[in-house]
Amino acid sequence: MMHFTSVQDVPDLQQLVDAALAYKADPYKDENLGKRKRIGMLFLNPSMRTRLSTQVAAQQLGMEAVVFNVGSEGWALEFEEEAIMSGTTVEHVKDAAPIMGKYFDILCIRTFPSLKNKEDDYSELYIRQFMKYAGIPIVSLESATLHPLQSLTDIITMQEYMRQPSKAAAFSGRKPKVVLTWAPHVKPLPQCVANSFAQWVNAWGEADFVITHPEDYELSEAFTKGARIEYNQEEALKDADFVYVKNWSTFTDYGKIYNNDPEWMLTNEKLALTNEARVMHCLPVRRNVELSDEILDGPNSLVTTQAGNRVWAAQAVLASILRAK
Ligand SMILES: NCCC[C@H](NC(=O)CCC(=O)O)C(=O)O
Ligand SMILES: NC(=O)OP(=O)(O)O
Repeated sequence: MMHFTSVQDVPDLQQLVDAALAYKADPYKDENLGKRKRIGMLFLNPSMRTRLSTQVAAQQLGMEAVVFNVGSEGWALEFEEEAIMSGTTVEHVKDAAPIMGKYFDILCIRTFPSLKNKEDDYSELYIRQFMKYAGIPIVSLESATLHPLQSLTDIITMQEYMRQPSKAAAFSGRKPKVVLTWAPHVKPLPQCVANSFAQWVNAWGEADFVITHPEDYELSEAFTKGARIEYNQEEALKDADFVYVKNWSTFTDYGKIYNNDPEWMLTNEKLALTNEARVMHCLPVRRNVELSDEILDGPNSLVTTQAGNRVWAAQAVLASILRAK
């Protein structure tokens, strides 16, 4: 694998999932693969899980990780071609990225969308410019429209759950029902986790996949095509095996909050409609707004296992890039 910015960069999804689970079983089996290699991790926005799990993954491959909070500590970067830089940006990505390409073997970037201009966000300008100018493999740590390390983890977590000896019979010969449900939030949030989850579940191809959200919260069909859209949350939840909870702001009329109905928050009463579904969320989560305490602290929550699996996803991705270099 050359870069990791979406599922389209992955030559074999199942192989990547299996590689991640093999690292979970034996974390140090490739401890010299990344010896004397270095990853740079650029953060234009905050992160806890992605930052720490990717650092741990790099260390387990023998790599050194250098973290740079470029958003708060670096020179303000310009991304537009032919910009006249008389405003607040100090350094062009076409000057900065090739230098990072000299310092590092792999460059990882977190960059959220503005949620102001759909065309700019959905063109993935920041990631594209780093790919164009750094000259080394680029890994998305969540970009304007996608969060592939999260989605890989999500597929790993569902497959791991289904493969448990006590569960295998229940899932044999049928596809799990996977429901992505919109949840309320106080702020307009990116669509990336939801876009990316939809893209990866569709690419996996092994789920009966339903997306439920209020009307006017449609995501881009570029990612959701293949899923069934159901506006009635309770109908969608029926017999679900996995429920993935996430808020996103509106896509069509971009970056707005149209609905904040607390009725959309998942509760034990709604969970009773499912097939004892496991509940997933990428975290961070606003308790009792997006997801209730009773779900997060209850036996059906997979969120800690899911966040723990971020390490193995990152390790499989970094190893695949190291092997291709
Ligand atoms: N990296 C995981 C999620 C990041 C982001 N959440 C947030 O910004 C939450 C902010 C808040 O709750 O105020 C999102 O939804 O895409
Ligand atoms: N889920 C996730 O990406 O978490 P962080 O934003 O803390 O990295």
